[in-house]
Amino acid sequence: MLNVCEVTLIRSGKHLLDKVSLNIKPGELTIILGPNGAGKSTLLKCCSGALQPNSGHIELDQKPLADWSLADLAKKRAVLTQQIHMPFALTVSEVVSLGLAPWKLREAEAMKLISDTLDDVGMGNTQERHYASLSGGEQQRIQLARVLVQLFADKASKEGKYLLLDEPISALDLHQQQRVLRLLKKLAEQGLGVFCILHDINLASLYGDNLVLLEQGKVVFNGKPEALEQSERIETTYRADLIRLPHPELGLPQWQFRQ
Ligand SMILES: Nc1ncnc2c1ncn2[C@@H]1O[C@H](COP(=O)(O)OP(=O)(O)OP(=O)(O)O)[C@@H](O)[C@H]1O
Repeated sequence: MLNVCEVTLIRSGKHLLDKVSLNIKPGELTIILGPNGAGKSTLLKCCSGALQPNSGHIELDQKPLADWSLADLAKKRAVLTQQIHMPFALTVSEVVSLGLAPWKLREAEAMKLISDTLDDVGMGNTQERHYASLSGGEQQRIQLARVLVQLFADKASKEGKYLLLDEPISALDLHQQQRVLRLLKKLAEQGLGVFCILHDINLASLYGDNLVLLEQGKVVFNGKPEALEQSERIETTYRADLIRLPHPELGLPQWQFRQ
């Protein structure tokens, strides 16, 4: 389990995270929501080890994050941040293979894994394309493939590994959003712990096992989507004028804009 306990992070005198506690459990897709500037990316950076909290602690499988070596951490969890600069002219295959750096795979094995993972994200047969020539949504799926191979390279098991994703579907069309969210759900069912930041509350409600809502650095909701059925929490936190309706097939809460 990835255990975040009372984490506070202060920058320039401002509490970006204020006593945040949550658990990312293997086998669950946990979706982090919240308005712009709520602290979602900051929380992901703390969970990945990129930022050190001022107080509180984060443990990965009951061991403080700071005690993990970088090499072991890279085999245990993969992180997809929002902005990724690729300064070199790389092919798709070369970009995805960056995810294999922590592992020693034979070339044929690596090529098969890259090819299968590109299929998973709907980018099959693009290995030789120049990454820079791809559209924004295509590049986003290649970056997702890069972090997936980082975890898939361990053939033993996906169980007990963690994916930390910052808005992985922000540039994707409807078909690709559904494909990626179904994939993440399937991976969670196979034992992965997934921490995924999203802006779309309707998709979060449909696919998330757990939702964590941040507002000004604080957790204001942590629970199953069903628990939002009778709650005004989404409306008040986002300060948006919304209509709440149940999903016609699943009954899960969904929101629509009032004009
Ligand atoms: N080093 C820093 N010093 C001061 N403020 C910072 C610093 N880094 C981030 N912030 C502020 O912290 C807040 C949280 O930023 P963060 O990127 O975590 O938000 P977010 O919830 O991911 O937002 P978005 O939905 O817009 O991506 C923002 O108001 C940001 O401007």
